[in-house]
Amino acid sequence: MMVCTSSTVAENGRNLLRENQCPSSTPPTERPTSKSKEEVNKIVEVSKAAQKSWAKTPLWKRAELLHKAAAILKEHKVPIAKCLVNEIAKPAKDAVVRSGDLVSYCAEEGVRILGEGKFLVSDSFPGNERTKYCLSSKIPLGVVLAIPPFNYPVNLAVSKIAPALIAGNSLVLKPPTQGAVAALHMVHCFHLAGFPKGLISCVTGKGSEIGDFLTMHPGVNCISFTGGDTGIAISKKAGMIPLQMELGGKDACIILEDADLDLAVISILKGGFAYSGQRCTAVKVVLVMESVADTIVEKVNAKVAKLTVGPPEDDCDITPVVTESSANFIEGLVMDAKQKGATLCQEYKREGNLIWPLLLDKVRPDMRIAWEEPFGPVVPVIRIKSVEEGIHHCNASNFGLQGCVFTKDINKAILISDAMETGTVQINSAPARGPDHFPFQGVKESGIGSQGITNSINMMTKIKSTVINLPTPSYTMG
Ligand SMILES: NC(=O)C1=CN([C@@H]2O[C@H](COP(=O)(O)OP(=O)(O)OC[C@H]3O[C@@H](n4cnc5c(N)ncnc54)[C@H](OP(=O)(O)O)[C@@H]3O)[C@@H](O)[C@H]2O)C=CC1
Ligand SMILES: O=C(O)[C@H](O)COP(=O)(O)O
Repeated sequence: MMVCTSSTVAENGRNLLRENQCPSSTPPTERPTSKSKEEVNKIVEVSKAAQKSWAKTPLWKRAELLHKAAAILKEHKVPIAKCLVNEIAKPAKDAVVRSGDLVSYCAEEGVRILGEGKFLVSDSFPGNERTKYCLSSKIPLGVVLAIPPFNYPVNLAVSKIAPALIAGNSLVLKPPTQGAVAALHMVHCFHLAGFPKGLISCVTGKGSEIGDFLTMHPGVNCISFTGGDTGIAISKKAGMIPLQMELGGKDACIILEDADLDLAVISILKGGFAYSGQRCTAVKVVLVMESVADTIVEKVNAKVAKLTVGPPEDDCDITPVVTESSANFIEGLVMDAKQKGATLCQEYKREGNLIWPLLLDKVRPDMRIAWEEPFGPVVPVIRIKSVEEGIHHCNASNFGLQGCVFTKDINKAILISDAMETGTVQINSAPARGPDHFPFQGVKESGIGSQGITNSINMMTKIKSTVINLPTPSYTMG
């Protein structure tokens, strides 16, 4: 485990800039060592103390520091992107600039949201005269624990860090093991901006080793987590603190007969294969009306053939998936579908963790890939006879993150959107989280709470009221 407070991470950050070396990763163990526990305890203690003075820092000043951090982050986009290439095989074209913009937007939104409170008077409730004035405002929660996943170790970290800080909280980041170097570099940018010592800490180490100790730590006042099923287990163990959980998805793409088929094809390609399908919002099942299915499959195949496959350094479209076990899992889904009669539109090809893009046609509900999330460059197509069949498949999933529908009939689109049990439905576009100020949420096993900049700021605060009691009723006369 490596623990970074303001000063130690700055040192590591400098090393990263100078030598571009990875900190050595921890060998996997089942339980945290007593030294790890001690280090976490110390970090939480320091974080608690730092939060007390940060909460007294003027809001404009918090915003100013965030703007500064955003600018520094953008200045460091090249070395951070290099870390992403090396650690998680993310093509360099997927930039860090988005994260800088997120931090700046958060600073501005925070000033607006937190600069206002509420004033209530008692005589609006039956039986009361105007003898009570209630002043309520949003105050920080304390120490926020942020746990992002490997696929967006920077953007899904800043989407938690920036709202926590603007709201007056301190932050402990547990980055994904793969992606930790990029995350450390990003945290270093915050420290360069001049945030006070101890306010932002980074605890690296395997989730399986230190995760429970961190998430059940009595000093943690809020958890914002993005990842897989682990989030369900954390929700059960965490206790009575606010939780923001963004978990897996099986985003369905419903294509009607009257759809703009070329638009649908481009969206399947981008939605299904960008970053080799390793996005929570990837198109994970296509539900297409039988009458247009041949055209869709043919057009997608033509585009899949043009995708470049290889190392991220060459900016290829399809790059190796994150781990061997992930590649094995994807292969298991493909083989199950093949054995049960699905049509493999391309030859199945794999070299190590590199899996060639694959469209699986004529997938049926008895195949695992109809329901499970591959998190790889493999897209199943289910041919449907009615829109109701498509909606039924979408709603029968344990997940409910996003979905999309392609049709030129806006009335039908709205009815389908209303019927789909997902946090968001995109009409005539692939699922997507961004722009990052849009509300982003999952239902069922896809999560609890809602993200997006505004919602995250609100979630990382609590309401405090002060009631002024007057001896006699007083009505404001102007
Ligand atoms: N809904 C959404 O917004 C998104 C959802 N996802 C989902 O995330 C999954 C892929 O990401 P992946 O990183 O593999 O997900 P994981 O759930 O495996 O890991 C997510 C994070 O949790 C940490 N972790 C692991 N075990 C524990 C534990 N016991 N306690 C606390 N933290 C722990 C991991 O650390 P370590 O790396 O050390 O194991 C990592 O930082 C997919 O299911 C995907 O759909 C991804 C992006 C967005
Ligand atoms: O979690 C994810 O997979 C990403 O946040 C997706 O973001 P995007 O849909 O805006 O690319």
